[in-house]
Amino acid sequence: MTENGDLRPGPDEVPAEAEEAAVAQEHREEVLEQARAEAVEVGGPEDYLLLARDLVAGYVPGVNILNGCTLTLTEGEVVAIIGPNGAGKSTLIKTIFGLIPVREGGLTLRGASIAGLPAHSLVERGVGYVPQTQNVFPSLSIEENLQMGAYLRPRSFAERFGVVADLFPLLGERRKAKAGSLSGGERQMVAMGRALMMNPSVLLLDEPTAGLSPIYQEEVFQRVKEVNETGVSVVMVEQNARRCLQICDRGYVLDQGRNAYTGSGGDLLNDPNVIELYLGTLAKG
Ligand SMILES: Nc1ncnc2c1ncn2[C@@H]1O[C@H](COP(=O)(O)OP(=O)(O)OP(=O)(O)O)[C@@H](O)[C@H]1O
Repeated sequence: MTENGDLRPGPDEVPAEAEEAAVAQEHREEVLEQARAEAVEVGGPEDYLLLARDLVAGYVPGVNILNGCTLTLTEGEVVAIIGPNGAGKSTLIKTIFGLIPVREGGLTLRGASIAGLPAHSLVERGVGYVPQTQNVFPSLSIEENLQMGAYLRPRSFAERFGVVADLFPLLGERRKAKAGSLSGGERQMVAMGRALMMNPSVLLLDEPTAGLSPIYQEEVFQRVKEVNETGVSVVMVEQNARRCLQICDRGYVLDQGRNAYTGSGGDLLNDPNVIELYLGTLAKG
C-alpha cells in the first residue's frame, strides 16, 4: 500500500502473484536446463510402435518450436502430452502426422521411417489424426462425414460404420443429422469416429476436450479408453492435464519445445515438481 492509502502496488512493490510466477518460471528454467543436459533415454526404432526422437521442427524458417522432443508409443498404450500454453504440444502431434516437416531427428512407425511422408500416407499406414478445431464438415451429415473418413477404402464403409457406431451409438442413431447441428461434444465423437473409419492402429488426438463442458469432457475420456480397449494405441494432447494423467499409461510434460518430465500418469500426478510447475494455476501462465 502506498502512503496515501492507495491499494495498488507502488512502483517498487512486486505483487505476491507476480513474485510466485517469477519463482515458478525460474524453477521451470532450471528443469529445462537439466532436460537439455540429459537426453531422454530410449531404445531403438524396432522397440516401439511409434518413436519420435529428438525432433526439431517449426513453422517459420529459422525458428524452431520443437527443440529436440522425444516420445515413444508402445502397442496398446494411451500416452498423454501435457504442458503450458505454447509448449509445442500441438506442434509435436502435427509433426508426427506429417503436417509440419521434420528438420532434425527421427520419426519411425513400427521401425520404418515416416519422416517426410505426407499425412495421407500416414493414414494408409494406420495413423489417424483428429485436429483440435474444424474437425468435422458441418454441412455434411454424420454418415457423410464418416464416408470422408473411409475415402481411401470405400468398400469397407459398411463394416467400419458398424464398428464405429458400436463405439459411438449417437453416430448410428443420428446418422442423417448434419454435423453442424451437433453440440461440441457430439462433434468430437464424429471427428473421432471419422478417424477410426480407416481402422488405425495409432490415433493422434489434439486437445479432444477443449471447449467442452465437464460432462462431455468426461465422456470423451471414457470413449478414448474404450477406443484404446479395442486395440488402438493413442497419443493425446490435453489441456485437462490432471484427468488425462489419470486415464493414460504414460505422460510427457513438454515445455518450450523440450521434454521437461516423463513418467507414468500416476507418477507425474504425484510428482511435487510437476504439481507445482505444471498442474497448479501457475501452469496456465
Ligand atoms: N501456424 C503457425 N505458424 C507459426 N507459429 C505457430 C503456428 N502454430 C503455432 N505456432 C507457434 O508455435 C508455438 C507452439 O504452439 P503449439 O500450438 O504447438 O502449442 P501448444 O503447446 O499446443 O499450446 P496450446 O495449449 O496453447 O495450444 C507457439 O508459440 C505458437 O505461437
